[in-house]
Amino acid sequence: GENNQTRRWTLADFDVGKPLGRGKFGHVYAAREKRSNHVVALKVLFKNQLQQSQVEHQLRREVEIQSHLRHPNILRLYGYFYDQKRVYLILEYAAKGELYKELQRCKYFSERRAATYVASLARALIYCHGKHVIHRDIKPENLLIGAQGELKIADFGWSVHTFNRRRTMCGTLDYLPPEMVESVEHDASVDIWSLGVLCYEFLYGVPPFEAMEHSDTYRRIVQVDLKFPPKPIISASAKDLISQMLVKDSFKRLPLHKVLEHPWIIQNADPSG
Ligand SMILES: Nc1ncnc2c1ncn2[C@@H]1O[C@H](COP(=O)(O)OP(=O)(O)OP(=O)(O)O)[C@@H](O)[C@H]1O
Ligand SMILES: O=C(O)c1cc(-c2cccc(F)c2)nc2ccccc12
Ligand SMILES: [Mg+2]
Repeated sequence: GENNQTRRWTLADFDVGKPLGRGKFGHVYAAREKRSNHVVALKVLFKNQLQQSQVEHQLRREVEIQSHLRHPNILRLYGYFYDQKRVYLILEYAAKGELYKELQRCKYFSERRAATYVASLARALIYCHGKHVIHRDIKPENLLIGAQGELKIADFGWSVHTFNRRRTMCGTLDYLPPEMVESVEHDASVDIWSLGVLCYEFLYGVPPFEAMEHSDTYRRIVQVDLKFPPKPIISASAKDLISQMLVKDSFKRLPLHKVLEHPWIIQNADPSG
């Protein structure tokens, strides 16, 4: 069929179904594209809210990036269109919803499940870095689960160039590496740090530098105050991998391809991802 990118979509192309969730700028609905019967997620963003928050240009750039990424662990953006009041993004439908809800339900994941997710994320990030795309915003809220249980990075926070985006708003600091909270220049190795934070949270159910106050989280991050609780009991191999990713000097963090070769990943990750 014709290339999805070039065709001009309209709302009439879809049967809109149940709401899947609420985002900051609008709702996301399940929808079926009429000609292909293909189920998608239709993300509806209100123009006036985008303008008020001055994110219109960021959204355009991120849509441009996202529509060119093709990887099994990155949520596809098939296209977009807009009318008088709204912008609509046509997204791959992630049938099993949000990873963070699954993590809350299970409290924490088994080492096999955690390693499988970490390996999928490492492969997706290697793919992105190969295209000079840095994510900068890897956290459970931005991870969705596909119909076969596979992980999908689902966030428009991509950036081609490194830039310091302060998390002054309510956004959590938990996943930010030292160079970002200290707002110095940062590069692809920020994603290695975030992957280390995620690996810890998959295994323990809480992020490593969590604290009551922002100022305490900030201090724990810049000091790399990494402690492993006695429970749940986690293998030394898992702790070794986490300790090699949560390193203050960004140049000394374990490169993503080495993450995939780490014994804990080799012994625990499901190869199918
Ligand atoms: N492709 C999808 N498939 C299934 N559910 C989705 C999909 N996209 C979003 N959702 C659901 O809708 C909710 C809101 O979507 P999303 O998080 O993308 O909005 P947002 O928070 O405004 O965007 P962002 O996180 O980029 O700021 C998600 O938490 C999720 O439950
Ligand atoms: O009226 C517009 O031309 C418009 C277009 C887009 C837009 C165009 C392509 C991709 C994308 F993600 C967004 N975003 C907007 C946000 C606020 C107000 C107006 C607009
Ligand atoms: Mg969201």
